[in-house]
Amino acid sequence: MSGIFCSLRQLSVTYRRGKNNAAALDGIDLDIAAGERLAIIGESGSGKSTLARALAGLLPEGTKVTGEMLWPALGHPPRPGRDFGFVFQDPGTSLNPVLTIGEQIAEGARRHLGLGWKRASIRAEELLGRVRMPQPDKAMRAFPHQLSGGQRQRVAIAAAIAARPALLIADEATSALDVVVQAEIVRLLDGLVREDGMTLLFITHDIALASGFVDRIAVFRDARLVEAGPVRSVLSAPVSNYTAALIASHRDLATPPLIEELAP
Ligand SMILES: Nc1ncnc2c1ncn2[C@@H]1O[C@H](COP(=O)(O)OP(=O)(O)OP(=O)(O)O)[C@@H](O)[C@H]1O
Repeated sequence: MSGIFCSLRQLSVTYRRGKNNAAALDGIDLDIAAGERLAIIGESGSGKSTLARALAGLLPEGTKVTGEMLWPALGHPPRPGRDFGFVFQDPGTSLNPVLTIGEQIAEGARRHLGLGWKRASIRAEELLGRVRMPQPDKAMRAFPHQLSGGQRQRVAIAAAIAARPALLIADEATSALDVVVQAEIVRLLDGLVREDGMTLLFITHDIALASGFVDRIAVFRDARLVEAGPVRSVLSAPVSNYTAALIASHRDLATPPLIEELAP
């Protein structure tokens, strides 16, 4: 898939029960290229998750949406589970506690790819291998509570990509993990989207973490898009003071590419 995956034109979103009826997203113009890894950066409440929900068609009923969302590469809005996969901060919200790991990954492949249970199970075990789950055959029979946080996140990623979606949305997917596991999950996501040519929306408040691997960064503040551009240009010449402050505040947390950019 090449070209523009999604075009947002003056996209505004206002929740029915929002704060003083203020927009959660206000006049967003943004193009997302097919196959790119785009980080959505911003502090809490800036509208990052609202953007993800708007793209995924998962806004609550009664939410006011104006502007346009176009899907040139797909030709239609993405269908949940089929055209996009979601990975959240807490895999507890996406994993079913009473289903085995194998059952929940196979379910996506069965429902969206039309595979029978047997073939879906084989695919589930392959996917556990792809997300580098230790002992995939044993993990197939485990329940979510028997796994560590990092392993649960690997399972959530395997379930999210089970139907070979074109778009993967990772919403603070590494925020609850310790730094070592965080780095492993980022590396894993990076590898998977490269191998499958997926478009990745990596939502995070951590500009340093995202800068280590994405192609472009879009910075949000108070419902508005402050700036968007390739990682190198945003880091070396941010157009907004807000982004400059954000970069400076992460100086000591910076990953190597960011340190390289900030070096005098
Ligand atoms: N379902 C909802 N109903 C009403 N207001 C909402 C709803 N979801 C989010 N909001 C409000 O919309 C604004 C943007 O929220 P959003 O969750 O998109 O921000 P965010 O940048 O993802 O924050 P966080 O990093 O904390 O998840 C906030 O003011 C929030 O309180």
